[in-house]
Amino acid sequence: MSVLLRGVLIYGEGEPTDVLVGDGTILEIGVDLDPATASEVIDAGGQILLPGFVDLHTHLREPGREDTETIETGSSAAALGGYTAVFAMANTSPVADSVVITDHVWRRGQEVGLVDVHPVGAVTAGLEGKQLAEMATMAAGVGKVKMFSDDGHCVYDPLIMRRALEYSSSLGVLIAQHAEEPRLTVGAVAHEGPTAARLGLAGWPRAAEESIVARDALLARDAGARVHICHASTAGTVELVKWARSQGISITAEVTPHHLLLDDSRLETYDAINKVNPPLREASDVAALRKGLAEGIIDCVATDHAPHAEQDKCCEFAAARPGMLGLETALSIIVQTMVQPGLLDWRGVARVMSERPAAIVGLDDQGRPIEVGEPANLTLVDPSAEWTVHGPDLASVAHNTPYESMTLPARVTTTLLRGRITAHDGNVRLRSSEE
Ligand SMILES: NC(=O)N[C@@H](CC(=O)O)C(=O)O
Ligand SMILES: [Zn+2]
Repeated sequence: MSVLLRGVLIYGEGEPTDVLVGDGTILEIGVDLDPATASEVIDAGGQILLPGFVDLHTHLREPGREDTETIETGSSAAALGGYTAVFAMANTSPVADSVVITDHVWRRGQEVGLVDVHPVGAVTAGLEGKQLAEMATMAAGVGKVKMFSDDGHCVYDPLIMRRALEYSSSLGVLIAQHAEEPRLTVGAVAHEGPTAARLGLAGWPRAAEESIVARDALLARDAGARVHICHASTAGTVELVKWARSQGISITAEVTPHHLLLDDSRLETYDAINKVNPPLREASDVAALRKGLAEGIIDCVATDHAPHAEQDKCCEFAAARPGMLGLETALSIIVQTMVQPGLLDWRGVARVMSERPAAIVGLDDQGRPIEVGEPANLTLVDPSAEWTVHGPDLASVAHNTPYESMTLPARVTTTLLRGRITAHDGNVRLRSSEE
């Protein structure tokens, strides 16, 4: 099986070129390559070829909440969104705090075959924050866990966090922190500020995030370890990451598409579709996050794709679960918030969606340069497309998108995983349907 991509703009630069992929790799790059050599030809005139996207923060809900997402439906959403690797968070039921679960997630992802589903292992048993999970066993399993996180919860005990960081450096794995000081967010449902005060919603202060970011930077420094900050949401977090780096501390950070586009003015309607952790902040935070991402202080984009059942989102704001879908809309939101305002070019998109996340977690077959001999993990984007989001049209089981009925720019048209087309023109191609 070989595929010829015709007339693409590699990284959106230069002249239209043909790219031939086969045997999992990029075989040839040149003008007017012979279509007879390929088993499938894709006419992609004017489309932009990027390395396949890597998502460090996805919730796939299997095992336990298959009524909201499965590894298969989440993999479909990922492939349609241009992703070739995703990291599935550990807050499943049962929790992914043992090698039985992490190996299952990896194996099931490979069986589906649309995207590499890397299991994230829990830092603490049951996400309870009390006792370290068996990190070494999970790291040595078939699923080779590369990242550990209690995401959904903060590893708030500084002694446990310190030990986790110490173990992580000897195991060569990454700890990703959901930075939220729980004593400051008791009962909180929205960003603490004038909007929440006016609407009578209990506030989640910026300091709840920032105090943990600062603390963990210092713990990482002392442990000689790396720490990764999940879903940065405040201007202060950007400043703290910048400061920590200036001190030589190994700290990296991600930002979600929703924190780059939406602010707490969305809460006026009390629609719980906008409820998320950390909460949508103020316009000044949105501006600082965009700038931080453009300057490389924030390393990468991660979706925090968080499917929830309708009954958990269509209820009173305080009772609703936090989280929103993100995999299929991420690229379009990045184009709208970063490319169109001139904050990133397409090389920059490759950096924040693919190269940096792959490097942060140490994936050596993803985020690679688009060159002959490299693995063919690739994404084609139509920059002139426009599309209107409809929750039920998305591949996820749940439909909780905050972008319902919005018209977004640019669209992923084709995704290739090791040279095999996994998504094309809005349809996924399951491996099982080819055999
Ligand atoms: N982001 C969210 O609001 N929710 C996530 C958990 C998380 O990422 O913190 C979820 O699992 O639903
Ligand atoms: Zn989180």
